[in-house]
Amino acid sequence: MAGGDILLRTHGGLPVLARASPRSLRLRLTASGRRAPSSLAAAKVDIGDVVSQLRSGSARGAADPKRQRRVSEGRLAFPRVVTSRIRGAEEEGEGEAPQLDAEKIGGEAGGVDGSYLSETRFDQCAISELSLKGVKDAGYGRMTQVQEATLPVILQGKDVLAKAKTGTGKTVAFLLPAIEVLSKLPSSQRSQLRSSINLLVMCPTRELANQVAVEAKKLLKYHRSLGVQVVIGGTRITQEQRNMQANPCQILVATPGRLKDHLENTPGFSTRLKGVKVLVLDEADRLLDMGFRRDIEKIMAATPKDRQTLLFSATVPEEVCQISHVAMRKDYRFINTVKEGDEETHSQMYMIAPLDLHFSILYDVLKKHVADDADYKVIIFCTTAMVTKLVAEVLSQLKLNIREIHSRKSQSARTKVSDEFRRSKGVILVSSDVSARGVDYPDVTLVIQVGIPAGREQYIHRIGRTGRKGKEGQGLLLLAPWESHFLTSVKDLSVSEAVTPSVDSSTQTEVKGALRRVEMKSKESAYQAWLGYYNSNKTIGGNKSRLVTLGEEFSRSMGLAAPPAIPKLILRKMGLSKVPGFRST
Ligand SMILES: Nc1ncnc2c1ncn2[C@@H]1O[C@H](COP(=O)(O)OP(=O)(O)OP(=O)(O)O)[C@@H](O)[C@H]1O
Repeated sequence: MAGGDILLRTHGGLPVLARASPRSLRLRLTASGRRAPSSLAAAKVDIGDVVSQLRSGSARGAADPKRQRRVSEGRLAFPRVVTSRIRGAEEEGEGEAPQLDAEKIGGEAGGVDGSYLSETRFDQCAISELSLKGVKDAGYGRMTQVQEATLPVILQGKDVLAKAKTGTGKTVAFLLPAIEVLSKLPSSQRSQLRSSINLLVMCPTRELANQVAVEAKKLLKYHRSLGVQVVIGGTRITQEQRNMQANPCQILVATPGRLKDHLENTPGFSTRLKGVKVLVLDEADRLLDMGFRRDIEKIMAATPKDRQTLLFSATVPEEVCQISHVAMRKDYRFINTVKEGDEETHSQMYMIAPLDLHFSILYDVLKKHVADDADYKVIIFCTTAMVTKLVAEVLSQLKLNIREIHSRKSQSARTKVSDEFRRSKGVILVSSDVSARGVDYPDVTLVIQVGIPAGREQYIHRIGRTGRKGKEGQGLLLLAPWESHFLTSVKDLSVSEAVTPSVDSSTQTEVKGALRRVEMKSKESAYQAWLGYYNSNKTIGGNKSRLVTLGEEFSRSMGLAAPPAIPKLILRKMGLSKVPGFRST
């Protein structure tokens, strides 16, 4: 641990040791008596809280007595945790990372500690009056750290690869300077390029694309000559073609598949792309991973080579750094506002329990959370669309206020649920990974991930749906014992083990009843999807006979005595047709 850290060891929830340096404060709360995946199981605590505790000499650390009572009574599964932030950006290879000044924390606007904001106000920057007015109307006064760090570099015309924590304003960080670039295009060029696309933003999901367009509209409020359009899958392409023809906009926000469709099938579209001045890949690592890579390469090839390229994400794995050479000019800048060694996520817990208890545990945790926080707003991430549907149906049967979102829902249903969840409190959204990245739902109180996430990056993005803008949030990862190997990939993050609640028999009976009421069709689909997911997991899918046993375990968890039969074709597609133990139809 670094010399400037404060260490609060807890015993029965009470901090017993504190060490601090006035210049740099990083706080860790370690919970004694709990097994953790790393040698130092660390959960960050509200820096403002602890500073005042130390000043008053009371070391209240683990928060208010009412809350402690709830934890000890088992009514609250996790300690209250807030991530503190390091102020200032760190540019790779350039100087020392700016340190957090303890005197300046607390009481600032925005989050609990406000430290996701920088000291710099937008009106201190070289941006146009029109943009400034838009920024002001959007309610933004000071820049977030990533905005402060990237704005001048983007305005210089550099390509940028930026990494910043989830929920810290990356969208404005790329939109604002890009809009500035567009608004400064010489008028001769602008009229010449009237129908061309000058700013192209690519997003991995439809929800995110819509959200980026909404943010763009806010910033464009006074830029009367600039407009934004969205093209996403799941909507009628002909309608999009008509809209683009009737009112071609300079800014296009798109998902890769649909954009490629337009490139191949919409007359004049490829010519419009020749006008791209700025290309943004939001959630760049997701866009550049194998699923989207081909589409992205094709789209990039259709845009001019001398464009400015901006890649933004909360996670930038090594492979992305390598691929980014292809997308960007040689002198691109890597701007990283996540301090080296600092956790990339908000604090969180994990729970290991047998699969057949997962529904009961989930129900138990939710009941307690709902009772504890009248303004609860929960997202439950599941492994696949069909498992998501099943979990939503079971929890709805248990009379919880459930919404469901995944790729098998129509786009209009997805948009409706997404908009409703954004506005609401007192609701639980059961979701597949369509909500994992970028989607900005304010005030999410708890994120639960059930089953092994697709990878470390996906885990980080999912947990980033809570604790946004420096606010408070909780995270729980619920795994079966045979999934616990996943923890090694997140051992450097602040994940500590939560005590598995002992679920009482009445809860179990309620859950069994709910499972009985769910249609067989939903269970069959969930079983197939579950099998496909774990079959393609490197560690679990490698051993097929074990997969048979685990599949039996999963079907028992749905209340079935035996696993459902699977259509021959599907078994063949999964490469499981010769594996003894699977029944086919
Ligand atoms: N300067 C600012 N001051 C206050 N709020 C801001 C500022 N900039 C952006 N926001 C708000 O912060 C929230 C999070 O922003 P955004 O969704 O862009 O985060 P992000 O870093 O892209 O998150 P993710 O990694 O999950 O995609 C949004 O509600 C946005 O409106």
